[in-house]
Amino acid sequence: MEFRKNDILTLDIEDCGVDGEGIGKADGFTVFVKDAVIGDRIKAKIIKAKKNYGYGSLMEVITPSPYRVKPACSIARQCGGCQIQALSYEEQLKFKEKKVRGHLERIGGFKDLEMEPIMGMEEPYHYRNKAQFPVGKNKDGKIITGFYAGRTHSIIENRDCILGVKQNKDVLDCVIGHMEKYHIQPYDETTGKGLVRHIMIRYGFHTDQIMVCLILNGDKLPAEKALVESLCEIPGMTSITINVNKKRNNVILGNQLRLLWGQSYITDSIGNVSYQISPLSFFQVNPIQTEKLYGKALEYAGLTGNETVWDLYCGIGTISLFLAQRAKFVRGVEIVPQAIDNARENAKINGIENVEFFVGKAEEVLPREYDKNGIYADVIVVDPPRKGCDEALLNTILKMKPERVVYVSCDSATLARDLKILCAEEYELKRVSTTDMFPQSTHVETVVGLQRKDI
Ligand SMILES: C[S@@+](CC[C@H](N)C(=O)[O-])C[C@H]1O[C@@H](n2cnc3c(N)ncnc32)[C@H](O)[C@@H]1O
Repeated sequence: MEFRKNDILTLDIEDCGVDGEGIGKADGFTVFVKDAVIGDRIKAKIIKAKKNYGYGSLMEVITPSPYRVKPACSIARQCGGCQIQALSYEEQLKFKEKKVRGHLERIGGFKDLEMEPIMGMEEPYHYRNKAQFPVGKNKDGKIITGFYAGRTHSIIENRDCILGVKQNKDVLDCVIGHMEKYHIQPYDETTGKGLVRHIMIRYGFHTDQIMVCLILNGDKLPAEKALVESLCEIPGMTSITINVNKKRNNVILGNQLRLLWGQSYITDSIGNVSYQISPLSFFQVNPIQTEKLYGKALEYAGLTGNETVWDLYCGIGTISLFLAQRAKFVRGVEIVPQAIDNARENAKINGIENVEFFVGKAEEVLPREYDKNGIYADVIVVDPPRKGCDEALLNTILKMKPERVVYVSCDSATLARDLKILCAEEYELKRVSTTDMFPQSTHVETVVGLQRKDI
């Protein structure tokens, strides 16, 4: 039977898609429904129809699934930040394991995989140490901040997200209050006019230090001194900066930074290593789970103290410094120069001397150092962004033939694609573990350990 837009169907939700949407079938026609939970019987309206499948919007939950829970956040359905808050946490973890397994099997071609049990959180809220809040206006012209609704740029007002720290609200109240007082306009992406684009906040879980970075479509904020004074009343305020981004694009941060008050970084720690983190640097957002994740990376690296290691996509040297405590020498590569400044400083403040950091693209630095300078590796660790590793990098790894490769991934689809190349002949997939770094969302972090085959 053929279905059309606006048709209303009753569906039993039998599966869950990679973005957390419920999947049901009617006469062989597959329907993906956002906010429907596996086990629900629902009524859905078709919003887009193709020949054999379509997308529906959830109209009514006729019979709720035993896995359905009341979301802890009252705006969970509108807000794009969380996708699966209506699913019990236990089922969220099962969904994530299944997602990784599915990608490794379908894309990577790995069958009958043994995966270690997923590492979840005891308290899966208030875990984020960083948030970036867009600023805009509602239809009454009031300045608002919060999060974008799923797949749109319309802001759902929320200053008190349950995934973030409670200090976020104090900072947002302060900045929005300042904008109202001095009639400062939020940036409007349709006209390119207005000043304040985003408010970025970082919090050190172990140090209670707070960083505020205002992203502006301009160089200066009116009455900067007054804002600094009121922000400094928030306990823990450590760093206040302005980031300039005048480009009409969706990228949040520009390259230009100006310190308004305090230090240009905050400090936090993971395990026994302290890290300085600047506004432009990547730092894992869930510090509790990061310790578990890095523990796995270290375990899979199998270090005895004699190994030479490359840590590619090293950010501020977080994994490099973890590894350096058990390796002979570690070299890190990262594209963001400020992150490498942090990495070098981090090595210094931790008294770690057996490390060296390179600024550049991993796919360019690694072949250059190997071909020209003959620097080899016993172990290579990669932790790329979602798009995964560049093919040139994978080919260099195959040429260098390290004993072990540890791949830390935030996107199991690109992980599976890259593993297919690495494991075509030379490497064997030995260990796989998953960590829930982002409870209530569909994201999951994976660490795999590869061992070179004797061929
Ligand atoms: C997922 S983060 C991992 C950072 C670090 N390993 C950590 O755990 O904090 C990926 C990092 O890769 C960097 N990056 C992106 N493309 C890169 C490239 N082609 N070469 C080197 N680094 C890159 C990003 O700036 C970011 O710091």
